[in-house]
Amino acid sequence: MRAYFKKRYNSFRFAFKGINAAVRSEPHMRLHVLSGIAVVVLGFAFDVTKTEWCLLAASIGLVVTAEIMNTAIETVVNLVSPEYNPLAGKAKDLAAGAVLIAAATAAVVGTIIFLPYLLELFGADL
Ligand SMILES: Nc1ncnc2c1ncn2[C@@H]1O[C@H](COP(=O)(O)OP(=O)(O)OP(=O)(O)O)[C@@H](O)[C@H]1O
Repeated sequence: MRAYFKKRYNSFRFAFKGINAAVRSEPHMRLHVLSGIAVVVLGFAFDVTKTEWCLLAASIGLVVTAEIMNTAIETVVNLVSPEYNPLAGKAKDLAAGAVLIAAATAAVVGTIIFLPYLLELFGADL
């Protein structure tokens, strides 16, 4: 039983180590985290609904997850193919494409949710 909990504890520890490594080594990851914090601040400022919170949380999670997966793929590619190889380039480009799609999706969700609040704040007629 003790060994079971130690294993689970270590799994969490390694996962947090991975998140920490991504934040420390990847400027894009720091940008995503800062954007996520800005979104949470805006969410509180505009007192968004529960459904909107769910969509915003899912969007932030999607982008951060995609960036961490991208970093993992880049790291493995650098390990197995430090020399130029079209397949290595393709793998990195695919991973980067996934991040771009996740970020674009999050931007669309953010715009749909916050634009009406912003227009109302500035007194625009909807
Ligand atoms: N070993 C390689 N062989 C072929 N092309 C590569 C290789 N490494 C990188 N590339 C090409 O160069 C691009 C940039 O690679 P790099 O390793 O700088 O990734 P990056 O996405 O710019 O990293 P970061 O997100 O850390 O800025 C890749 O998307 C790929 O097209």
